[in-house]
Amino acid sequence: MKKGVLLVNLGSPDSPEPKDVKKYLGEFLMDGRVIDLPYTARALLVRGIILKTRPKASAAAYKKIWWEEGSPLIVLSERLQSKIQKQVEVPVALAMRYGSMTILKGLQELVDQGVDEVLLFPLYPQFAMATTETILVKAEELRKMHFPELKIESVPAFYNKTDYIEVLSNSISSHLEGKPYEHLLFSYHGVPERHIRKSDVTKSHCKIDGSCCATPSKAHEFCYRHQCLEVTRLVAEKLQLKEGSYSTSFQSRLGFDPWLQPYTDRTIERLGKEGIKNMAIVTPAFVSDCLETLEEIAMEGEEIFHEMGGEAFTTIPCLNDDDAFVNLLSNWIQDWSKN
Ligand SMILES: C=CC1=C(C)c2cc3[nH]c(cc4nc(cc5[nH]c(cc1n2)c(C)c5CCC(=O)O)C(CCC(=O)O)=C4C)c(C)c3C=C
Ligand SMILES: [Fe+2]
Ligand SMILES: [Fe+2]
Repeated sequence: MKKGVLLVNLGSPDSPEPKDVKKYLGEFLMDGRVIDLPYTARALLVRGIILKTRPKASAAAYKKIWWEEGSPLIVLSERLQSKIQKQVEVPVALAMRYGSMTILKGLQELVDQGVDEVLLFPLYPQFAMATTETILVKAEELRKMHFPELKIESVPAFYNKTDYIEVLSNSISSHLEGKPYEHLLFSYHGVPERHIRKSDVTKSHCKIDGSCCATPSKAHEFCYRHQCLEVTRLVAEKLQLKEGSYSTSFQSRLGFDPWLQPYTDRTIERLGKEGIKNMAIVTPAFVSDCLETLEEIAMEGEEIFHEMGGEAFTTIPCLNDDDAFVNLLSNWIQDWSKN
């Protein structure tokens, strides 16, 4: 059998113009694993409300971070793919769950090279219904419809792998070298609390009460909150961070449902109000820098901090195409391809 790899990230609009942003958000938010309402209610909310107002505001935000080569998330994912391809023998393709670089095109690219066994690699350290699960489901749908003979295996969430924690910790410490900080905030993309309960295979463990995620359970294989808290705990242990000098928060909430807390914007506000002058922020739910890190954190987050009296605000870049991260993913791919 000939093996190949499909890296999959979230995706971006084709351009930062409102019409492209609207098309992209329409596809993204109509995914029942992102907005998990019954179809009619989802369509009413997305098409009747969100898409009437949000594309203009989102387009303005995208314009602030857009690069000459395109969307940072796509460009950085392409750089990652091309560096990995130089290190491994099997073909490596790249796709996005939403937008023009579809999973169908990615699978086709591999099949055209004679691949009949694919390693599907969602570029997310933590499992979430709105990220990993929707990629797995989409790929399986496409396999059944277009490539029934293709074998697809997937890479599970890698949030607690020792070598990943080491690469992430080293990246954090190297970006903070010579930058004294009083507080390091680990900010993860949020999800509605309901998503955590839906992904709980035990149907009883996740109470989102602060302690369930620290109590061993088989629910944790699919518990986004547990996996985020574990990344913070493991990095803090590795870097020997002092209790109280770091914390976890969740960003990018949308709508009026309760999302995972504490919220990042309110946490930054609180830290500023409490007299913290130097803070750093790292965003380990994202492998590639994107709208949510470059605009919401590095621009808006910094502004909130300064308004509250804060002085130095250091945003640590995502792992992007860092050599250590490229080596890590290449090693995992090599191990799989040799088996
Ligand atoms: C109901 C909405 C959303 C859920 C649930 C959600 C989960 C989720 N998203 C990411 C990663 C990214 N999200 C990005 C942008 C983005 N996310 C939502 C909504 C939900 N995300 C929206 C509406 C947007 C678009 C921007 C905006 O209008 O604010 C991005 C950036 C994409 C880019 O082009 O740069 C990423 C990456 C994760 C990891 C996650 C759950 C864990
Ligand atoms: Fe998102
Ligand atoms: Fe949990």
